[in-house]
Amino acid sequence: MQHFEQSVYDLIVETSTNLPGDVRKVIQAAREAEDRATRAGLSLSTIATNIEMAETNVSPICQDTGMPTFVVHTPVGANQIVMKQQIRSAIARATKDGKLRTNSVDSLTGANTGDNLGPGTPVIHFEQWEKEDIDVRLILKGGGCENKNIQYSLPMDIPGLGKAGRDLDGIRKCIMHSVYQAQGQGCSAGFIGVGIGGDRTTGYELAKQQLFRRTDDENEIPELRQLEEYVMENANKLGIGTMGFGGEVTLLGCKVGVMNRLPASFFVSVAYNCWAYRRQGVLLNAESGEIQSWIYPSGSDTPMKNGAADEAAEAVTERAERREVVLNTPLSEEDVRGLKVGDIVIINGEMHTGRDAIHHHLMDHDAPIDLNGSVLYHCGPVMLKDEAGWHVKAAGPTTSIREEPYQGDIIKKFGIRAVIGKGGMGPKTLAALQDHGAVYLNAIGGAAQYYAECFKNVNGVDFMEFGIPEAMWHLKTEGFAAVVTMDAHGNSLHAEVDKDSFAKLEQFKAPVFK
Ligand SMILES: O=C(O)C[C@H](O)C(=O)O
Ligand code: SF4
Repeated sequence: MQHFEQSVYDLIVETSTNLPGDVRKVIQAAREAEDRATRAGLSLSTIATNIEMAETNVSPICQDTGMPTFVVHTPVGANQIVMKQQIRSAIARATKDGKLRTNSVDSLTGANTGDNLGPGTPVIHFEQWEKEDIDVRLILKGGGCENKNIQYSLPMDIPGLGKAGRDLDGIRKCIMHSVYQAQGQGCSAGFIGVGIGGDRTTGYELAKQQLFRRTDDENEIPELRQLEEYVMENANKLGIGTMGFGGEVTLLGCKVGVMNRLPASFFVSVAYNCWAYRRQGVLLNAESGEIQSWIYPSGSDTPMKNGAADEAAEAVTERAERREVVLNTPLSEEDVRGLKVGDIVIINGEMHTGRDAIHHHLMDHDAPIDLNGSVLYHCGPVMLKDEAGWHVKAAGPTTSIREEPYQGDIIKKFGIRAVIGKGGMGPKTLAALQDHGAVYLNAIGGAAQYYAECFKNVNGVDFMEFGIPEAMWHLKTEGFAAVVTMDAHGNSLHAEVDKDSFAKLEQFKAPVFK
């Protein structure tokens, strides 16, 4: 087992940086289905570019490298204690090398362990099997999409869909609703794993296990295959689209599994995975620990770009279809009041990151720097330090809605003029944008390599005591593009898409499976 640790390290790097071929194919198909000139189409192009960049840079596809979850099958007699130790060291090494973000945080104190090791992290499930090899699979599922997981307890009344009973049709309603409730916040277009039955814990486990299936496999249970096909056909009619911008493609995959339940319980558990669907696996020689084969198709065999002609065509449509406004920080009130939903804004100058810990802190403390006219980026980057200083390795947006309780007050208190994030914010923030004169810009969730390139220098950092993802990084920025989705005139694209998709959801009320 001399090579076991190295093999696990290679698996981690591959999973974090190279989206598998079966996932890429589905994203390619979504690009074909979506009109390229729309916001959703352009977002899918950015996503495709980002996937390629991550592979080339051998850097994380998304800055949130998620909860590392391993499922390991071993022959009888293999030493699982040693394997666990070696998986843990491989995780720590991949973190040190910037392939994983420091993502393990003490739930009570907020302290980041710095190496992705801690109570409950990483997650490792062992199973014995009768085969001779070791099968190690890994999924890196980020926090934003994890927050959109949902569990239903049947029978119940489902908003928009009415009564859902303990039958296939009730399950259908749960699944349709689960896609609706995620909106763009889990970085749609997404994949769902569904677990029918079990208890609350095993139901979610079953749902997550479905995400280890290949995107192109077929369910062996005929009713479930039918259900999967129904969902794939109809969830896309909700019109939520990539990033919740509205569009043809909302769901990229649906896999349903079933297990027994207790007579009193009937859970339908849904694990929502963003487009950055990072899972891979290796088959190892049980003697040496060397990799014999990879389990899912390699991303490198499925390039995302269609070539130069395609890019040129895209550039032309982009220019024709959208209003582009270049702004230099600090922004004035006039700058932002002139913007409206749909505009593309290109930011140059300094911007500052700030997410959960900072919003909480700023409510009753001063800011370490003058934030008047500033651009605040909801982002927890992957950073690496060398002799020359800090470098941004991956830096896409995080889900903004978590800051809803604070954002409006913070905008007013510090004179912030633009907030960048993803998934949109609620009525309180919208009112503050209007009162104060500020905008909300939606960046493409998960496009962490694409945005990292816009940061030309790390000018400084505050609140390092909150850990790397939660610190406030001051970044020299060039050409950061994002869409205005909430403006200073009371308009919110997110509220609109939510309303429209709810109306569409209501059309799925009538029974389908008898
Ligand atoms: O933690 C992050 O950087 C992003 C998170 O996965 C999210 O989707 O909000
Ligand atoms: S930012 Fe988006 S793509 Fe990245 S882990 Fe979160 S949900 Fe997934």
